[in-house]
Amino acid sequence: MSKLFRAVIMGPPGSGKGTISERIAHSFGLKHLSSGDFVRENIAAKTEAGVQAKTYIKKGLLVPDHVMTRLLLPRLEEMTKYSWLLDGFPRTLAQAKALNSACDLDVAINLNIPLETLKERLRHRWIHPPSGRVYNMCFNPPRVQGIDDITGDPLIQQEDDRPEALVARLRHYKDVAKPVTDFYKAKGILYTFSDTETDRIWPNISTLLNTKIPTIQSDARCASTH
Ligand SMILES: Nc1ncnc2c1ncn2[C@H]1C[C@H](O)[C@@H](COP(=O)(O)OP(=O)(O)OP(=O)(O)O)O1
Ligand SMILES: Nc1nc2c(ncn2[C@@H]2O[C@H](COP(=O)(O)OP(=O)(O)O)[C@@H](O)[C@H]2O)c(=O)[nH]1
Repeated sequence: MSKLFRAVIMGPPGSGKGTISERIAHSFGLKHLSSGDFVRENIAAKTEAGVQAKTYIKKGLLVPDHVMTRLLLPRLEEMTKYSWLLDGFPRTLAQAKALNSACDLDVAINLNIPLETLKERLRHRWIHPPSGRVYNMCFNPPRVQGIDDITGDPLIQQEDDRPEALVARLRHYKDVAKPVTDFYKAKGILYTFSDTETDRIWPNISTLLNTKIPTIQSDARCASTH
């Protein structure tokens, strides 16, 4: 059987998961699967899981594990031929266990970013909700202030990116993420990166993936010749 590369990226809100996932997808040709994008697609398509998910998101809550796994695992089954990087899932130990029974992960990337940095970044985060595109007024500003580069739609700031809401979100993140990072640590696949700048973290992630990905893909090439 051919061996593909499977990774997850974890970190608190604003830690750079989306930004780094895009770089990984671009540099290593992996598919970037974002749980937030899946949720938004399901809400737009009014699937059963999407309708359920919307009731929680409207209240500013995370989508419950059983809804989330029902929404996500079938999408992963469609990806069996591809190497992928999953961003935003798992967020809880129950999700990590569900994912573990569906596939074997090679790497779990964990972003560890100081609280002050997260607050500062999210203060400047603007998003285009229909596409999930994310901007930062300092780090990667749109071409025209307040306007999405591709569609020309107005950008918005999320309510829960406000500093007051953020502290509660981060506390909650820490509580639920610790068992997940412990789970991956015990499996020997956890790689933690700590810094205040994505541009300083990126070379280290790139080096790690360079050591992991070629080996796996050469296995896949051998397997496919037999
Ligand atoms: N793994 C998950 N478990 C539960 N709910 C989820 C999960 N992934 C996404 N959601 C739901 C709740 C989120 O508020 C919504 C949008 O997700 P996402 O785009 O990852 O944005 P976010 O604002 O929560 O994350 P971040 O600030 O870390 O980028 O979808
Ligand atoms: N100033 C600064 N902003 C960054 C850096 N890395 C990412 N960002 C911005 O910080 C915000 C959060 O990043 P994002 O990738 O959305 O993080 P996620 O919530 O973990 O997916 C976005 O507005 C990014 O453009 C960085 O190194 N410096």
